[in-house]
Amino acid sequence: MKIALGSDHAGFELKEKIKTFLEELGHEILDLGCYSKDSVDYPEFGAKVARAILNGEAERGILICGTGIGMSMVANRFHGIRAALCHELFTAKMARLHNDANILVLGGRVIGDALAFEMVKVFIDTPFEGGRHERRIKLIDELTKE
Ligand SMILES: O=C(CO)[C@H](O)[C@H](O)[C@H](O)COP(=O)(O)O
Repeated sequence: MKIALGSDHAGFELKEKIKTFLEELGHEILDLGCYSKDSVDYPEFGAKVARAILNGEAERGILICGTGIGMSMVANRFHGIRAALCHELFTAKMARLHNDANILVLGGRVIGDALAFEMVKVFIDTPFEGGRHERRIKLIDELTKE
């Protein structure tokens, strides 16, 4: 699967580890930055990953900042993006099963590496259940049209 990654400085180290983890699983990575621990502004990277999903450059995205809150706010402003901020496995799985989330958001200052890897794997491997959830996802787009 082609997966876009983005982080700010607070998520940089975890992004690098997730990149290696996903590459070892055979996924293709589009790393949209940032590329060092130097302080940057998270909205720029959240927007880059959201746009990459919407224009078909990647199938899924992973965004990481300190808490994950700022990245979720940015990504979910983009129509068609369903970004899920997750801190544990159940939510990461349900974000795919029920919400067809296309971006997983993590807090690099909140969770440890092992949990992050588990959540990433569940997020990538879990399919969307469809059915009644399809109708609800369509409603999100319909009700938030400009
Ligand atoms: O979620 C965030 C922004 O809402 C992030 O946690 C940022 O990474 C954080 O705000 C960065 O803080 P810093 O003091 O500039 O490192």
